[in-house]
Amino acid sequence: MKFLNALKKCSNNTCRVAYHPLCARAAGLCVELEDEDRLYLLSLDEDDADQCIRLLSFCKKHRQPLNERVVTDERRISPTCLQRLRASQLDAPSNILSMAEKYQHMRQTFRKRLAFGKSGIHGFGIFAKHPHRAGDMVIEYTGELVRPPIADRRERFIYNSLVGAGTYMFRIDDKRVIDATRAGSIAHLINHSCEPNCYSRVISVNGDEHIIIFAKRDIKRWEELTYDYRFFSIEEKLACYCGFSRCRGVVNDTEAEEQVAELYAPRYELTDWKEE
Ligand SMILES: C[S@@+](CC[C@H](N)C(=O)[O-])C[C@H]1O[C@@H](n2cnc3c(N)ncnc32)[C@H](O)[C@@H]1O
Repeated sequence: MKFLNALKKCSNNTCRVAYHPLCARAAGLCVELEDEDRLYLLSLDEDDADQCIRLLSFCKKHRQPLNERVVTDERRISPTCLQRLRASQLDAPSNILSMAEKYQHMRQTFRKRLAFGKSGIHGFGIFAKHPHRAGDMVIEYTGELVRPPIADRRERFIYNSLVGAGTYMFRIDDKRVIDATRAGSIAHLINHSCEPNCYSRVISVNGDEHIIIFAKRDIKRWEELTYDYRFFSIEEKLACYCGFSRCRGVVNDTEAEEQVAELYAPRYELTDWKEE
């Protein structure tokens, strides 16, 4: 109420125009929260702990066009506040509706949003430089598209000796594997977790298929990105170091493997079929 009763002065330092907020609002002069065009945020203190913000308003004469304001405001805003403002510019605009637009926005911003670094889980991992919201497209998994027999051969005979036990293969389905060992985006550095903050989906954009890593929940700044690899192998078990209380102990999709194992008979158990 105190704010409503006080006279408001134009935020231009050289201007002496003052107005009652309610009267000015009626005259179209003061800050209107609904109108982002006239809303400015200014941190009063450089200290991060001080979350106080001040609303600035301008008289009709000193209202600047929006594109000019961005420059002048950045000089006045504290680094902390500016960082937040810039982070929000990385959010997908709410008016983006189509999958194709979201995909384009994701491609244009992923370098600013993500970083790679030493992981607490394994080797290197990918970290969020900015917060992400549940459902956000995070990054595309790209690489060379190969058939499963080629991927298996490469893994078994070439890569295991070159890059250790790590695998940079993303199995789309029974017919297609993305090999990101020699080419591809930094998505291939995303580690596995049994309680992941991301998930992968194949989406279609203008007729082309893309493997996209989506945020499964809200992700905080500097959280490591993870998804469930659902690694499938009847013969091989890959120990998991995700560290979550509900860790399966292995990167393998144990449920799927058990189901297949019921149908699976080792070659030595097979007998020739003889017609009766
Ligand atoms: C696509 S790479 C991930 C990037 C890897 N950290 C690196 O530095 O190259 C996949 C490999 O990382 C390792 N890895 C990923 N998540 C893991 C986890 N939760 N536990 C153990 N090893 C993991 C496994 O060796 C796996 O084959």
